Amino acid sequence: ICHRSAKKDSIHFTWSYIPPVVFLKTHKTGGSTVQNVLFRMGEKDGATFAFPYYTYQFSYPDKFRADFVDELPEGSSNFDILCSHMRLDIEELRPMMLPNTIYVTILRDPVLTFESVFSCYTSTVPAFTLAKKAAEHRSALSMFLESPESFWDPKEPRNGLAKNPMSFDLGLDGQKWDSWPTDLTQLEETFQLVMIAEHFDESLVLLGALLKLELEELAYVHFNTRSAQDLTPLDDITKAKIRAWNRMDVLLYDFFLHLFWEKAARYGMERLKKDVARLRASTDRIRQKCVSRKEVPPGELEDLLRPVQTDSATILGYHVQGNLTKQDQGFCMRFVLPERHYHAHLYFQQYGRAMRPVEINRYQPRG
Ligand SMILES: Nc1ncnc2c1ncn2[C@@H]1O[C@H](COP(=O)(O)OS(=O)(=O)O)[C@@H](OP(=O)(O)O)[C@H]1O
Repeated sequence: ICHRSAKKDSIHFTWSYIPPVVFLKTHKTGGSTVQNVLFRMGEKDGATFAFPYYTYQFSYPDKFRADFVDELPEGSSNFDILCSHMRLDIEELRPMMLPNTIYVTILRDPVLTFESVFSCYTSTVPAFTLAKKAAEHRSALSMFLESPESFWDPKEPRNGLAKNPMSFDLGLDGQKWDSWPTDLTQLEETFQLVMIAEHFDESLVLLGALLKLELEELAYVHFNTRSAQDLTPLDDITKAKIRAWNRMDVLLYDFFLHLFWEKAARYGMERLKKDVARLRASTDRIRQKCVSRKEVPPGELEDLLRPVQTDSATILGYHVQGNLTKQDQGFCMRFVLPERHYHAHLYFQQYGRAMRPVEINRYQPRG
């Protein structure tokens, strides 16, 4: 894996041979963990980020539009990295980026994704909220899955995540099957890499090869983990109901899982295995250096390191080791810095002003 060169710090090197990157951050799939790697990479390289005009996501759940993106900062000729939440519209997105841009996204087992989406957005997705009200003291998830159609109004824009959330984020219409094969082909042609959360380390190695990252740059901690009491254990019947309700996500995932192993085979399975082992060793080393405690509840975290909480789930964070050199402390803080805070930091660095607050009358799921 060859090294990226600095962009703005050096007049001798440009990173023109390294293509820009779009990471389509789907909900509750491990995307914040990938985003943190990209934030660190971009900050180090002096990359220009395509940030949302308002807040930290592109007017979600509206379909992406070019005018959702903030202006190019002075002195930049193009955006290098775009990795904030959006609902994809590739025709609108493509002209924002250079033609050689690498497109990457991540998918997760649809059953786990849906359980996490339900748990985190019970009070922001109306279909889930209705089910919770109806459930009273029973499990809101099983109430919902008994008759999802009775809680789900497809015309309500905030219900986008209530059915096939990954397909929704990728811009598909979960109701329309007539364009399905074409949609799938278009996604396959768009994304050079679709990472798979269940094979996260293998996915990261492939990402590193695409973006020419060093193994150390790929080290990570899990972001947005929920506390154990918020995880709903799922029996086989519940899993089957989730799969039936999210049929498009199931097919999407199966298709890209298959493609993922084809890509892995092209990389070389033995080589991949070796690189994953090296990645794990270096990640362990860096975690040991940086993290003194993991799975820290929000009440025990300083403001800067506290992830945004949702109304229905507790999101855990990290304590950073004490006694670090100044340089290591800077690295380690970024290594565990929650999405919203890192976003705000980079936005300020890029524009010299604070991120704009939420657009009035917008519906945005939190977290
Ligand atoms: N590396 C890695 N591998 C596998 N799974 C991971 C990883 N990192 C984070 N996670 C799990 O992903 C869930 C959070 O996803 P996101 O970061 O995309 O959430 S968000 O939409 O940005 O709020 C959240 O899942 P749940 O705990 O089930 O909610 C995280 O635990």
